[in-house]
Amino acid sequence: MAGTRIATPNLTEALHAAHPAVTAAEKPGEGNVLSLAARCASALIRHWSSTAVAVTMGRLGALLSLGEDIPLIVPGTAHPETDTCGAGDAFAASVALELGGGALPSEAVTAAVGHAGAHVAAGGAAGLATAPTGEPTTDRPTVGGREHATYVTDSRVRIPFTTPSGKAIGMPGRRASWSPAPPRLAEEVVAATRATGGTVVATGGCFDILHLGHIAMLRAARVLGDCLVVCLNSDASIRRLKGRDRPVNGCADRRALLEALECVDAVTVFDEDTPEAPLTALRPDIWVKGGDYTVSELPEAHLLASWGGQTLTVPYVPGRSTTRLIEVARQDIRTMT
Ligand SMILES: Nc1ncnc2c1ncn2[C@@H]1O[C@H](COP(=O)(O)OP(=O)(O)OP(=O)(O)O)[C@@H](O)[C@H]1O
Ligand SMILES: O=P(O)(O)O[C@@H]1O[C@H]([C@H](O)CO)[C@@H](O)[C@H](O)[C@@H]1O
Repeated sequence: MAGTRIATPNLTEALHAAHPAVTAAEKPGEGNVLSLAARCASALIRHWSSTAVAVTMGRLGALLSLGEDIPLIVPGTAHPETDTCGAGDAFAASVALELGGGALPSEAVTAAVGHAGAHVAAGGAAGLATAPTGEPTTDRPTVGGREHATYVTDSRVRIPFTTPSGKAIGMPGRRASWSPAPPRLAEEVVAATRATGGTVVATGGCFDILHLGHIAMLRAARVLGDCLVVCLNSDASIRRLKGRDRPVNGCADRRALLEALECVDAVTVFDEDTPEAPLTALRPDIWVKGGDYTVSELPEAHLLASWGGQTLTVPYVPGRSTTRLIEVARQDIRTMT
């Protein structure tokens, strides 16, 4: 396999191939699957002399290892009981096509997870069946013979989301009214998650002006476990780290915006320059940062490892940063004056 750009075993194949380098006692479904996948991938890079290994894990997506750096996890999307036949082939073919088009391994794996997810969402191998006209079979719901503008589906029923006339049709069981849940303390969320044997995921940052990259990272982090706690830098901490003109948004606003996100279960604020204090207090199982970081820039990875925790990065959304938003805003002001 020497010279292979990216090998794409599923977790069972990776565990089998990495035996006995990876503890045989650990089987998928036991312990932290992501840690197991990372260990298998790292062992297989050496064993196969391949440049990278991407371990596919169904709805958990794929974990990409390039060797010693922090693994990249690209979460998949949960699909109800559908035919996943061919998803692995769709993933591997997509990786090959992306690499052939000049994509980086991280870009190729990110795109391939999306393509494999689309394959499953379309019904897997069964979804490839075509109508006599050669058109893909999609039994989209219709109203008066016309297709709905958009629809929400799950394995049980297709729920029209809006009609062609734009009338939104409510989802069965939707609550008549809505009220915001009060913010929860990080310690409480962690204790409740631990009490049910769940996996605690944490991330950290300044989150000064919330943007799409933040949302993508937070959502990707949340699906890796059973709760997500955000360690948020205080205003004084950000001023020391990013300059006296930062943050643009004060701590209360930054915290409230994060707490309003469905994927965030709790926020804890720290005043130091680095997140060691909240991490030591919470001892998360998984620490997640965006793909703009490498292992050398995350000293806290060693702290996580000290209690068996794992540090992962998730795909970076290009062109999104608070710094860029501030620069664009300043340019706009300059052009207006
Ligand atoms: N475009 C992005 N895609 C994915 N993750 C991101 C992106 N931008 C930031 N993150 C992640 O969000 C967290 C908070 O980062 P941060 O608040 O520094 O964002 P930022 O936009 O880079 O800010 P700044 O421009 O001030 O450095 C970090 O884990 C970081 O890796
Ligand atoms: O928003 P940022 O710049 O990603 O947040 C910083 O991340 C640092 C990183 O975790 C490496 O240690 C951290 O040290 C710093 O306190 C900010 O949270």
